[in-house]
Amino acid sequence: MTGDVGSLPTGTPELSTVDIAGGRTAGGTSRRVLRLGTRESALAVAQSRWVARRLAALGQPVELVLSTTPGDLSTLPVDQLGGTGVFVSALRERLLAGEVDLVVHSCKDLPTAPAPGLLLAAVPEREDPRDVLVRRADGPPDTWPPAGARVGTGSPRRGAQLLAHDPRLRIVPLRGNVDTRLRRLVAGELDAVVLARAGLARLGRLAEPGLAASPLPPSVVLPAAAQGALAVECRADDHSLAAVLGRLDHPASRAAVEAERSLLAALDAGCTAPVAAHAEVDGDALRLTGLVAAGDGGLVLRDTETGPAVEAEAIGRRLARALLAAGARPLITETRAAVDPSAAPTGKAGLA
Ligand SMILES: NCc1[nH]cc(CCC(=O)O)c1CC(=O)O
Repeated sequence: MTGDVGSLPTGTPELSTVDIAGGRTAGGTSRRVLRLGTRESALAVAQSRWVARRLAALGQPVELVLSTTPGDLSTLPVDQLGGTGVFVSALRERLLAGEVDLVVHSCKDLPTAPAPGLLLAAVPEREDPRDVLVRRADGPPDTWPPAGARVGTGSPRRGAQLLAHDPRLRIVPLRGNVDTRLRRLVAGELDAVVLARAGLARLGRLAEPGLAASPLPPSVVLPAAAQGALAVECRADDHSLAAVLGRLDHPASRAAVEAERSLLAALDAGCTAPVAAHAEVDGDALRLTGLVAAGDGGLVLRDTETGPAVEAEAIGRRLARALLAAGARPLITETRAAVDPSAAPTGKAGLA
């Protein structure tokens, strides 16, 4: 069998397997072929293949097992889909049931609550965590969008920070996969969309003809906690696999992600709250910046804590205390109530 996951037939059954590099079982290695469970979205498959290739390079054969999750079947706003983790829970169930051996998540989509029976076996080296502002290449790409520009994003974090930086922008609610979002830009319905740079990079769409992507500096739009990082999970009792997967772990990326997620957990903020976190690790030192905003960008609380990277989680908790002391709590809860999923995409600070 050849192993091009990109050439999958459409309408695949709920579970199907595809060999990828190293997936040879006869006459090859005696190791078991690992089954890597993945959602069917282009981004999920690209991320999973990236991990699979790295394992194959270590001599560990892997096959991808495609799984449909509820989050992929719906275009409802994400906060109506059953809360944080809708994208990960179906895969985790397959993992716990032994149907697959490992799963790869976008780390920023992982709920902060611990997953009983599962182990975060690796956080591979993180991609650039910044957001990018994507526009059609026929416009002026390196200038800030003009007053009234329609900027598509379904993320309160992005919407609030963009409005805080420039209240003249019109934030238009936008959901769907990367392809859907870019199509609405190309169709002229929007003047710009905000996406994670890492997602575009993994899809090979950063330098797409007709589109221009400019990174948003963290001073303008601070990224989501764990953005740009992957999380490789296995069952907690699968010790031999944990040891193999551990070879993909990148300690500095893991420390950064731990600090950012610890902040999120201590703030008790779900994925729809306008909360951002960005850690930088320099040798043994970690510097964590966190931000909580009002949905309309009218108020932004931002603070930074530093400390030894080995104390990543404590740094996150300390920063949460500082932000809560500065008044973060009402911003987190009020915005949760104020996000109106039925709001028509007609601008007027759609996320406020
Ligand atoms: N919320 C969806 C999501 N989850 C992970 C990524 C890709 C980037 C990443 O792994 O951080 C994206 C798309 C986006 O935010 O543009």
